Amino acid sequence: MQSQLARACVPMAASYGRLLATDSLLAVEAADGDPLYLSCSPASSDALSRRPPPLLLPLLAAGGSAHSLTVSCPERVPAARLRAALRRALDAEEGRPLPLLSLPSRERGFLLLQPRRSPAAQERRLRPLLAPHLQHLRVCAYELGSGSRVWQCPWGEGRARWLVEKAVAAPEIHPSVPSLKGEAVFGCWKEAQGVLQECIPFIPEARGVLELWDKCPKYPQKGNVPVIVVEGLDATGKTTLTQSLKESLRAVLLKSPPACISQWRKIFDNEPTLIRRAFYALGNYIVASEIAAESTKSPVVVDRYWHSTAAYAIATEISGGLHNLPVRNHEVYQWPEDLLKPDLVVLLTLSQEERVRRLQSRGIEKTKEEAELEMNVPFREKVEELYKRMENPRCVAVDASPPREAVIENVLHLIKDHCLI
Ligand SMILES: Nc1ncnc2c1ncn2[C@@H]1O[C@H](COP(=O)(O)OP(=O)(O)OP(=O)(O)O)[C@@H](O)[C@H]1O
Ligand SMILES: Nc1ccn([C@@H]2O[C@H](COP(=O)(O)O)[C@@H](O)[C@H]2O)c(=O)n1
Repeated sequence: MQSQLARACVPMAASYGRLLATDSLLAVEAADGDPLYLSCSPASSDALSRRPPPLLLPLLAAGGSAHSLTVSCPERVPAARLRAALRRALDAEEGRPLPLLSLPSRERGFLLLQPRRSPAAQERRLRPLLAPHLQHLRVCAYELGSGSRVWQCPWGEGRARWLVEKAVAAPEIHPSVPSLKGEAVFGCWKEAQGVLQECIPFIPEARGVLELWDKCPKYPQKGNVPVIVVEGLDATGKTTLTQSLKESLRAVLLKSPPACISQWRKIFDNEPTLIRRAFYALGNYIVASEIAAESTKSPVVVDRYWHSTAAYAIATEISGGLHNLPVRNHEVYQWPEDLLKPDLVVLLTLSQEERVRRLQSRGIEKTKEEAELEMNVPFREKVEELYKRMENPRCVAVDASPPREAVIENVLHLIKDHCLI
């Protein structure tokens, strides 16, 4: 008889065709590379494992323990916050909590590997930690059976167990791609507003952002003067360029996120992706209303806007290298239809060596994301590539390595060409 989980797999046929036969698939972010895929299927106790699971088998064979925890809370904001709280609690434990996505349920959580504690000792340690949340968690222990088979044993399900193996094949698309839209990249203001409304009971500052947003016109149009956005990684020269453009064009200089919500930025930066990205997304819509108001009077220059919000969100959510990114022309690269469009988006590009030189000479303390950009090469490559994949409007790349005056001159030429001035 076909199991319930196998039936639930059917809608995923398009993306996970070859894996339909398995009952669940765990995508584990084991390192900075591609996810590791483990399949869990019902099997009789004499079943042979043909594909022993990497990571789990060596750990269990050496006397360590492994547990997976996935959050099954139906409400997305409490679910995201519970995952973040678990991550903090598990980070404080010995061992490594590896981010985990379970398919087809799409529940997220962690695989906790503990090399120095036996399964029983680890369970004694985890029980009190997890007890308050058990109604929203699915916790599984991994046990080593005879013949080097690894079994997934869900807590609270008696003797039920699932044979864990290395998956036959990786899904054709990265497992996080289907949830980007609506969880990390928002296609309209209503989506971002919806997330922040759900945050009010937990994050009082969300109300402040929403009250400011309530006062903004909802579909503002730009005036007849040029609106120029400047994008680029940290220290590529955005501040330098936008200040000069302000003077040369006698423009108003705006910034996303806008000053009126910047006081809450730190709070939202410490929240999980769903909430953090909704904050920046709604910030763009607030900036749009500022652009509309200012562009009736003078040109407007904007330091970061939607391209930054989308590029960083996608790069953070999609692990591994460039090949894991959504394909070109994917819907996550499309400018939201209800967001005021600029006339020109300039992307400042710079070699990594020169960017580091500029970061060092500036001497400001690095943010967590700046440090990530420096250390994590695939992350940086993804952000750079994502800027280039954004569409409608696309970014126009400008080499930021020449001296300041030359960069400004080049951008002024571009503005003349694009904005008919
Ligand atoms: N064309 C240039 N040549 C040499 N140095 C430059 C040039 N443009 C900017 N710089 C210097 O590089 C450093 C970073 O520039 P800037 O602060 O403008 O970058 P940024 O993109 O706004 O950074 P962030 O996003 O982190 O705020 C500064 O010290 C600035 O003076
Ligand atoms: N429109 C924006 C602007 C910023 N972000 C996020 O903030 C980080 C960089 O901000 P800076 O003040 O250092 O320029 C950037 O890495 C994004 O995570 C955003 O999402 N959208």
